[in-house]
Amino acid sequence: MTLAVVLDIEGTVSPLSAVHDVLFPYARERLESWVRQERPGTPDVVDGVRATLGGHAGLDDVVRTLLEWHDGNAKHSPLKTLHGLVWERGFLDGELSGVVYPDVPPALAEWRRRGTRCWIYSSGSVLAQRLWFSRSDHGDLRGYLDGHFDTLTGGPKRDPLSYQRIGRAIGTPARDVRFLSDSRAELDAARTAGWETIGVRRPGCTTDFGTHRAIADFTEFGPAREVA
Ligand SMILES: CSCCC(=O)C(=O)COP(=O)(O)O
Ligand SMILES: [Mg+2]
Repeated sequence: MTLAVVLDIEGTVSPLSAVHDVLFPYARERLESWVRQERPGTPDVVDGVRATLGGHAGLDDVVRTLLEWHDGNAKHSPLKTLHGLVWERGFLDGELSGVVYPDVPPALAEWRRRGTRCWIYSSGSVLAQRLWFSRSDHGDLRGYLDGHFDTLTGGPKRDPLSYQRIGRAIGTPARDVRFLSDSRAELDAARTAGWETIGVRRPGCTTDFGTHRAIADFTEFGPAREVA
């Protein structure tokens, strides 16, 4: 039997602060000028926001909406797409880098060694995820990953249908998928889809995981014991 592991990023693989205190301010500072200058990729983002606002909203309304979404930590796909586009420059210039907890790379390596497949499912765009893992503080980790899902390719993270969709895409029966996240709502949705769920309680995490099993870090999710 080949098990599959699906990992959330923020609060699970990586500290919340690395996203909220570094990536988000970087994007906030550049978001408006990026859209107004019609930098690459922005027409699709603007169309995506207009689809929400209804038809012919002006650019001022689009920018204001994106800033409101950003400030409210909304997970809407057009905003997350724009984040990825803005961050790309920072990663390529070496201003930004991915941050992962130190227990993560050894776990990824062990799963890879055993043939356990591993996917990432984050609200961050697939582009942002690839940048994050390719330029991490533990080196290029992409070789340990089988692929990525975001809210465009997977769907909203609190919707059980998203987990069913991802399960079909990775070709793994629900009972064989292990999902690790710091979010109770995400774990509930994954469980509804039949996945086995594991809450990850990193330092500062106050989530009530309810009946979901909880671990402090990936050393407690022993690949040797649980992911054959
Ligand atoms: C490094 S990818 C960007 C992270 C991000 O934008 C985000 O919203 C994190 O969401 P997650 O689903 O990983 O909690
Ligand atoms: Mg999270």
